[in-house]
Amino acid sequence: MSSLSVYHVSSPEIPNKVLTHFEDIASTLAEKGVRFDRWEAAARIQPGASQEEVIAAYRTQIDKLMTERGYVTVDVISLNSDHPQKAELRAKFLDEHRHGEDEVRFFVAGRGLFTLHIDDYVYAVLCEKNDLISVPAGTPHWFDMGEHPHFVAIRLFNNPEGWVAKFTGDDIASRFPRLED
Ligand SMILES: CSCCC(=O)/C(O)=C/O
Ligand SMILES: [Fe+2]
Ligand code: NI
Repeated sequence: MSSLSVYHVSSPEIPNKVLTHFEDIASTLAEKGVRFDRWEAAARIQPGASQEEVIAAYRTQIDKLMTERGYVTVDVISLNSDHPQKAELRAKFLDEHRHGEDEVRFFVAGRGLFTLHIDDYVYAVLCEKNDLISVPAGTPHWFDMGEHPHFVAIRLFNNPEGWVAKFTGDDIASRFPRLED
């Protein structure tokens, strides 16, 4: 079940609130400029499926997002716990970073934990299959796929280079909960 846990930066052990209803999650995040939507991910895709397979299965939804929002690049992260580089891939996203563009991710299988640092609050968004999240450009955040990754996410970018991140150097991510698996 998707969820949103909201913490004060000073209390990583105890969330101020935990929301599990889609409308509550979406409206709380919308107040901070974060889009949280639910799109049906009807094609059965297994974590580990190839980028080509995933893009072909979700061509309609990808085209809709690209046309509506002007995204120019798409790629896929598709991982299961057999992946030989899973520890390196997990580590890549675990530290707080920003992007110069919105972070748009459509989960078509499995789950992952996005954590956003907005002013004095931390928003941990557990995204699952069918969730579409768009984090505004410049928002400090990190992502945990867990020790045993199991997810497929379609990523859309509005620059031709794809994934470009600037790490903040803040160790805040190490104090907040990781994805339990
Ligand atoms: C869920 S997609 C992989 C993570 C990623 O692209 C990113 O930028 C995390 O912050
Ligand atoms: Fe990111
Ligand atoms: Ni699964």
